[in-house]
Amino acid sequence: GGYFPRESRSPPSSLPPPPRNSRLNSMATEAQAQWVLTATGRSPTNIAVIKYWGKRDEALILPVNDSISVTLDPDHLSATTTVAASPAFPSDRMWLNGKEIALSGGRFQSCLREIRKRARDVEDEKRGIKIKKEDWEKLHVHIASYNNFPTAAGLASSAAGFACLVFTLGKLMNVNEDYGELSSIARQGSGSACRSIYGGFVKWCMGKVSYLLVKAEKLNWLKCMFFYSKTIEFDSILVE
Ligand SMILES: Nc1ncnc2c1ncn2[C@@H]1O[C@H](COP(=O)(O)OP(=O)(O)OP(=O)(O)O)[C@@H](O)[C@H]1O
Ligand SMILES: C[C@@](O)(CCOP(=O)(O)OP(=O)(O)O)CC(=O)O
Repeated sequence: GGYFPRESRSPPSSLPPPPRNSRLNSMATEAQAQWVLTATGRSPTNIAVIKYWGKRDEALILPVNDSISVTLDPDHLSATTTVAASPAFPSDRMWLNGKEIALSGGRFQSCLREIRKRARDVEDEKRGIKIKKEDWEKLHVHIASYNNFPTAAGLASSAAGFACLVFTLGKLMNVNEDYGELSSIARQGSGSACRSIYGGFVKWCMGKVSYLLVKAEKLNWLKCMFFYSKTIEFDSILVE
């Protein structure tokens, strides 16, 4: 469906020169050190109709209440992120809307760490690229992301941005986790990001995993209102 994050792998447009003393000797010969592997993804933002207010765990970003959001059309509000890995990159770096930003914050570091942990072997026979699972710990990434709407202006760019970052890094590193797991990682970037991994109407449960309740295109607004009231009833029955 059009609401889900999209991805593609593409060849690099230009190759940076290899470093003189690559620390990745075990992994790459001089010829191999020329390569850049990239993946691109796009994720929509989401707006809460029942909001998430407050955290019971600040580091893991676990909320004090359930929330429900509607996923917006990615043509109107989305983040598009390209991630690239190369033995030529000496450190992880990121550019947001064309301007370099620091990746040193705990939220970015959590997402990078959790995705790297789950990385798997990647092989591109045609280009002679072979990355072993354990190589991903040493291999650095460059990330470039653009939002097609104002950043940090109350429209949940962090939701689209972290969902897109986690999803796209996962594609690059051949991560084979389900959406629930990716959502839990995106949540550590920004709480509301866990809902942007899905499409349609999404309920983020207080627990660790959020999940898709129902896809928007299957509903009309009248039915949606009915659906919300049923959801709330159902939850309060569960709470009792
Ligand atoms: N495309 C992106 N990729 C990665 N991170 C992003 C992206 N866009 C925004 N961010 C991160 O989210 C931060 C902005 O989040 P912030 O919560 O301040 O604003 P918002 O999410 O746009 O608005 P609000 O939370 O009020 O709805 C940025 O400083 C950056 O760290
Ligand atoms: C108020 C909200 O609209 C957004 C605030 O959540 P964020 O996800 O931006 O906050 P952090 O988890 O601290 O990154 C509530 C919602 O449910 O979207």
